[in-house]
Amino acid sequence: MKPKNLPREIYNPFTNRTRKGRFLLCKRLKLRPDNYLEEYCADLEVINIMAPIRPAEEAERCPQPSLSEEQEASEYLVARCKKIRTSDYMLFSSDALIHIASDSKASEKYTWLGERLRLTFKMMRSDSRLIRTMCHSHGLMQCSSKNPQVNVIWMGAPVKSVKMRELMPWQRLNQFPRSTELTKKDRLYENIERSKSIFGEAYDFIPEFYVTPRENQKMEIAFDRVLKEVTAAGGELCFPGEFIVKPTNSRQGKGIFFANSMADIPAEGPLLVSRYLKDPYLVNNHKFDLRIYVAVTSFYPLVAYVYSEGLARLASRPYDTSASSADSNEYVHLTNYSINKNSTSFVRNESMSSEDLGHKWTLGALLRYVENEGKDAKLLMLRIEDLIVKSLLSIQNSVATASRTTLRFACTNFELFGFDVLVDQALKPWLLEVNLSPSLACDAPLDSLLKTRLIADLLNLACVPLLDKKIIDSVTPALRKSMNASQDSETSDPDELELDPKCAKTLKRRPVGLKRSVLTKKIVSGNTSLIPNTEKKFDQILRKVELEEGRRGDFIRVFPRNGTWGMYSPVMEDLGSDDFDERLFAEVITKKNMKNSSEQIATSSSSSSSSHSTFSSSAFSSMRIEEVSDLFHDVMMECSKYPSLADVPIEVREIISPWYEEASEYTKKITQDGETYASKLPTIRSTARLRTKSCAEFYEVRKVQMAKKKEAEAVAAKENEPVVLQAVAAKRVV
Ligand SMILES: Nc1ncnc2c1ncn2[C@@H]1O[C@H](COP(=O)(O)OP(=O)(O)OP(=O)(O)O)[C@@H](O)[C@H]1O
Repeated sequence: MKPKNLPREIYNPFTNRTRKGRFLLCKRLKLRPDNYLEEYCADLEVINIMAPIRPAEEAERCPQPSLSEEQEASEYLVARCKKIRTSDYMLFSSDALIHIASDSKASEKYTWLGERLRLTFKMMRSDSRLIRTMCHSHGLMQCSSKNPQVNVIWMGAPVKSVKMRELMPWQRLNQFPRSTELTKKDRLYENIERSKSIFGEAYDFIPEFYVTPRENQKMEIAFDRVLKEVTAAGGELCFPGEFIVKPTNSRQGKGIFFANSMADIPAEGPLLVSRYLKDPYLVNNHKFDLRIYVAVTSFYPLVAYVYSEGLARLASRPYDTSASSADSNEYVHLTNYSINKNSTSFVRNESMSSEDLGHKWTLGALLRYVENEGKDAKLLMLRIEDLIVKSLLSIQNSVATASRTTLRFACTNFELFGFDVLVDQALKPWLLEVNLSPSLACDAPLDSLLKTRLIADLLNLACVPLLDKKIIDSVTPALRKSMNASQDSETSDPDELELDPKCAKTLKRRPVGLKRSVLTKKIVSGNTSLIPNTEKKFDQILRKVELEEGRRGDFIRVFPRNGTWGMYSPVMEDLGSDDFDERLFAEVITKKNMKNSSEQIATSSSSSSSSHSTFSSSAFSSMRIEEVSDLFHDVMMECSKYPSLADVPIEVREIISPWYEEASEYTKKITQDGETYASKLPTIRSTARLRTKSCAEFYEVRKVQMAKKKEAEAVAAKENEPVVLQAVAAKRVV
């Protein structure tokens, strides 16, 4: 029998160090955080954003618990109060998934904090097992989709802007308003085309395209032109077609076909008809496309990250543009996993020891293959980063405008995009499409490994505040009032802000250790507006960007970074006098550079050969920045002219060299020799599957419905069997 009062190991979730805590200590810990939360509330500006980030002098004022038998707990809390800024936000780790299936003791170090603070999540129009498993593994409770008071909202489809208006500062939603401008095929192409018409060839990374039926006339002319061009060159029209046709809002390769003339185009639309890129770069004679994961934590100013791990999806049959391959067209010319998995030649990558087995490879494996062929894979990745940044810039204005009216608070939104990129023979990347909620299915061991890390890093970037539900409940009514008031704002007097009776009651029975005066002063009197103004929002974004730097995991920040303002500002739209992008660059990059160089000077002041900074080279100063920018975009677009870094003019090479170095991250292996990895997602222990009552009921109903549906399908299949066989037999006879 298990002896009573058996010591239990408690882990500090932020250091991963085992804490030799006991039940007693655990209890203490449960009380102590209220001290911490008191501090939290003392910084009630927090309510305007997220968690507090304390200036140094304020940290000094943190309560210093006296040294006692719970010294460890105290030290831990003091450390948190003083300097561990990241600890004000939930830390997600893919390691948490290792224990969630069985060992409750081992998983506690990941779940206790989420459970203690009663953090919650909900999923709408998405049933991603990975998201659910990740959240449960960190002690988050799942709520029904109707519950408005959750910490993390995961949406699988576009969210209405009214819903976004209700977001609270501590909530996190995986979507920005109007991001469909990027994820709807026709809108994406039109936005990039618009940017191209303004800024020229810098935006030349999508194939020629037309949207039916509104551009039928233009398309007809294009079909004629292509035919003339091909016959004039003495060739034949490409097989399977000079154009590829896709429904504008379909996925997984559904409804795709090829066309050579207007007669091939059906009247009903809308369809995106784009030029078929018939010279793809081949891997072992197979066509492939790349799935690149991109996280955006702010659109204005733009803050974008590219994940260093991605996927390469190979077609299951060798590439062939002769008509003889007609019967297996889709397995030759389309690279979607959802299509090729049905091919008899498709080979699954079931092994963890190899990243380049079968028809799904890691991005790193693909790049290493390219390098082995003597090509510059890292420069290819810089070009991919460039097309990602430009795609995001092409919709920046739309998203920024929508955000101004839709989002009350800064930092509540983040988004993960799946960029599909095709690489041609000249190693030029072409953007095919951008996925709104890229598949998080874990069909192969590689998927599980890559995607669990991806989601953990993504949620870390989102910075989910560690705010106790008691606090949230206390402040929500006042905040809601303030939000409503702000609609007819300027005229209203914030001092008239009354505390909701429910809120007042909560404050009377205030959470342990929570000073009422603090709340009263800051919220009840309402002496400052609870809705941040634009300037305040900018400050909050700035602080979050700094914070993200320590939480980005395997994400590489591609915008802003050293040199981006100079290179991209000439191809960016003017979004008004705020100049957020420029200001963010100045704060995050220029200041850091100045600090670094002054440190360098200080350390190497005695040395005569001073190291030259990126910005002080003679080559750079001999050209105007606009000229360097033009040259940079030329380098990014003209792949045959600049096939490797050595071919890039020195002025541009100086700027992109640090990016190039960072691009080594993409070519790394994601597995380690001798390590074993889980081949699929764990089944969450039922005790760890925390759900609210209504959510549990919903899942019960769904379970019954699914069982019934399966049963009905089985019955129908049985009944139809003879009919199908008959039909097959009849077909054979014919
Ligand atoms: N212009 C093109 N030239 C060459 N091949 C193309 C082109 N457009 C698409 N393809 C091929 O067709 C496949 C499907 O295209 P696309 O990704 O746009 O469709 P989808 O149905 O949205 O796929 P998913 O949503 O699964 O990524 C691509 O993976 C690529 O192999």
